[in-house]
Amino acid sequence: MSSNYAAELNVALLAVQRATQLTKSVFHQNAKGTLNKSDASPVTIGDFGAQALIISALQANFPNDEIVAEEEAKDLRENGKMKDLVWSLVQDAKLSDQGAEQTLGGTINGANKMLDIIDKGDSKGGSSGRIWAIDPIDGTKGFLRGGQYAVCLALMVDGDVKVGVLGCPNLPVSDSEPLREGIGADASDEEGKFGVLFSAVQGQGAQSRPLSKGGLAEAKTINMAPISNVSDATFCESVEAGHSSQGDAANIAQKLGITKPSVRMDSQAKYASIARGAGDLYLRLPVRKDYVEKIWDHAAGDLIVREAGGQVTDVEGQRLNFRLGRTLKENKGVIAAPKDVHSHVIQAVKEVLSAKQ
Ligand SMILES: Nc1ncnc2c1ncn2[C@@H]1O[C@H](COP(=O)(O)O)[C@@H](OP(=O)(O)O)[C@H]1O
Ligand SMILES: [Mg+2]
Ligand SMILES: [Mg+2]
Ligand SMILES: [Mg+2]
Repeated sequence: MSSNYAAELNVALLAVQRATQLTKSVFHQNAKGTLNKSDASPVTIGDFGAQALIISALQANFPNDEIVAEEEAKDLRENGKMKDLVWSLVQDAKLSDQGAEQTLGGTINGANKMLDIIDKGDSKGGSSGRIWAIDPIDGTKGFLRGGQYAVCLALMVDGDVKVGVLGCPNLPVSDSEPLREGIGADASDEEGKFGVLFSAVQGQGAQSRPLSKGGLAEAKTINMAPISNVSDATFCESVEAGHSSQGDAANIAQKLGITKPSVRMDSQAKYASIARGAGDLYLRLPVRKDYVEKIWDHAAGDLIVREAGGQVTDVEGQRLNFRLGRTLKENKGVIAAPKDVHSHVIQAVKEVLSAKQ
């Protein structure tokens, strides 16, 4: 297999594009089939459908690769009505470009086969071989609110992220649009102005292209914005106060001399936004000591930001370690910033967090 990952990138882009179109169609339905998982977080028919579509595309192209995906089919096996809803979504989700559909490997052979496909995302992960990480909808709470969300896919080889793709249906197509809150699904109906696919391959830079309903649109290179003084930075953080400490972020910003208010958005759209220069910093500060971050919440964004000229670490300044299984058990929080100011930001993070103890 070639080492420039061209085939992997092409399949990943098309698979994410198709799955993102599926999630958009769910958003426009009244019933999103929301269930609460055992950790009290939501999952919808859009999450299940997107996961089924992405895994089936990966299996058609790379049958020997392992897959770590967020969702499992258990709830659908126990709920025939939801299973049927997801199955009809999956059957309807087709890109209008025949070549693209051919690349993605044809239709799934029935609803029960679809459940088995969803459950193929149960790899334990680890430090060897080819492993894909899938978050079929990252920011499910944002998705339900009509805010930002992202369909996320990354390929790790021997624990290193090689390919990352993010489908962000509610971000503006223009890389120079200023970062602001409250751009969401209402805006995304303005034809052609919203919906972006972001991607990166290790050593090859990062790109953005408009999300399409058919084949892939033309891509542009993206870069983080040059920043001479960190006090001029715009930083982004979670909408959900339970996911990231907004109080700690405000104290860190103050220490850095930042006066602009934070931009709150759900999902890995934060990584994508800073990678394209629409914002500068992404701060994710642990709320609970016992929470462990999941690899599918970070793998694609980590590569896209680093390939756009950024650095991504935890709050201690350690790189995110994707080799340890399904979680980032050796990391706490995430700090992403342009390379030349990252250590300065980490210094402020350490001062604020150590003052709390
Ligand atoms: N206590 C917690 N701390 C940090 N992240 C959490 C969390 N509880 C859930 N999450 C994760 O936060 C993700 C959303 O991130 P953000 O706040 O940046 O939008 C969720 O992804 P899903 O929506 O895919 O479940 C979930 O995995
Ligand atoms: Mg979830
Ligand atoms: Mg997620
Ligand atoms: Mg998710």
